[in-house]
Amino acid sequence: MISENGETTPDGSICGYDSLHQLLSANLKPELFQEVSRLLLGRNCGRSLEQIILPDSAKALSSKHDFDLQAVSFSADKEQMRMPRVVRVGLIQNSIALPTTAPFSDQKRGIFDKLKPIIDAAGVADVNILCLQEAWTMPFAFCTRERNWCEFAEPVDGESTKFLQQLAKKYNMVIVSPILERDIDHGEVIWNTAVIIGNNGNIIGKHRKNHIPRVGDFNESTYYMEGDTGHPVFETVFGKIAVNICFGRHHPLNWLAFGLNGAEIVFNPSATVGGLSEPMWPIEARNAAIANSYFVGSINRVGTEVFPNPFTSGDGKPQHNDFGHFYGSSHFSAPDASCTPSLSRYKDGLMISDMDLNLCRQYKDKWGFRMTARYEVYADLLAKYIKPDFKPQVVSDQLLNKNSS
Ligand SMILES: NC(=O)NCCC(=O)O
Repeated sequence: MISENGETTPDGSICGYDSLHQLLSANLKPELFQEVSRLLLGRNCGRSLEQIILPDSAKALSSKHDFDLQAVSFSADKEQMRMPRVVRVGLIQNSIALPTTAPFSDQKRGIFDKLKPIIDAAGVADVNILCLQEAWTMPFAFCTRERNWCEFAEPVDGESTKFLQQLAKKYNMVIVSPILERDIDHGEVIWNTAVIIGNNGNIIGKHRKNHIPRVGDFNESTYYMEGDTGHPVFETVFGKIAVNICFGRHHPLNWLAFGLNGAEIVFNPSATVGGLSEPMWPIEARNAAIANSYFVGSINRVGTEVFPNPFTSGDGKPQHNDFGHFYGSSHFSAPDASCTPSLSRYKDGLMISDMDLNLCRQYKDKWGFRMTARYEVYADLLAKYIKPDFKPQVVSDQLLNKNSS
């Protein structure tokens, strides 16, 4: 992993560190680390993150099954007129369980078996809302453009939902399950969908990914279409949640729309690789949390998935059999600009956080981003922009033309 000449390793990092937090804390003097944390991680701005004491049973599962387990709580001010609304939220990141050459049903079952103890750990730790990673039931095979991977698609009430429904009921936990969906009632069309399973094991609803990448090996448009479900917010017993699936995190209007519909927590289940997006990863979610006064839970898968047949990226470079390293680094961001440390770049993991949802309104009241947003100005601009006769509002220096003539 460590490159001797300091060049980037295949996983996109230059020194094989486990997380940004660990890299900084291991290499900076404590007082410098504190200051860097304040600026980069939003710590100590009058608030700090507290470690959550987890039950031994959760820790035992993490040791036995070798997954990263972290738990920190965000704080909020006490209010006079409202009781705190603290919810415990979990994020799971994982690698695939078997080689991509194994029979598909074995691959899927292997992932179920691998996730079960991690979900159990969330359950015994009293997590209220849990979100899994994008297309968690399968390898991220969209790079290949091969049709056979469509076999992993299943209906909203299919095998993976049934598996999670029992666990949701057992642990009184809302589970967000992002899968490749096959819409049986509409000609078996395929979507990239998050199924929202209620704490009673019921299906509350679904959301289909709005924005589809066309970058690098992310050839997802070969498999499914842009979502048709808008920006739903799901009102659960624990709070109002929404799901901005992966590539949607690059689109501020997508984040905004979930906020306008009243989301208090927006999950961003993802699959992305170090060589492409890692510098963007810690910024985009945190910015969305600040701009929209809600919490964000970011999840990315881990590991390198090698496929049987080589494919190209259409960039003249040699064909290859893998996407690159999925760098994990799942974490939470809060409206007050703070964020948790990230899970490992290499290991499966469960990140748990307690968050008082009152912080959302407290930050709306403090910064007034909704009040100052001037939505009507932007509604007007966008309405004009989508018309064929739109002309950009550019005022040119009159001397520009004179100088060039
Ligand atoms: N799964 C997915 O949308 N990935 C796109 C790459 C990225 O957004 O970093």
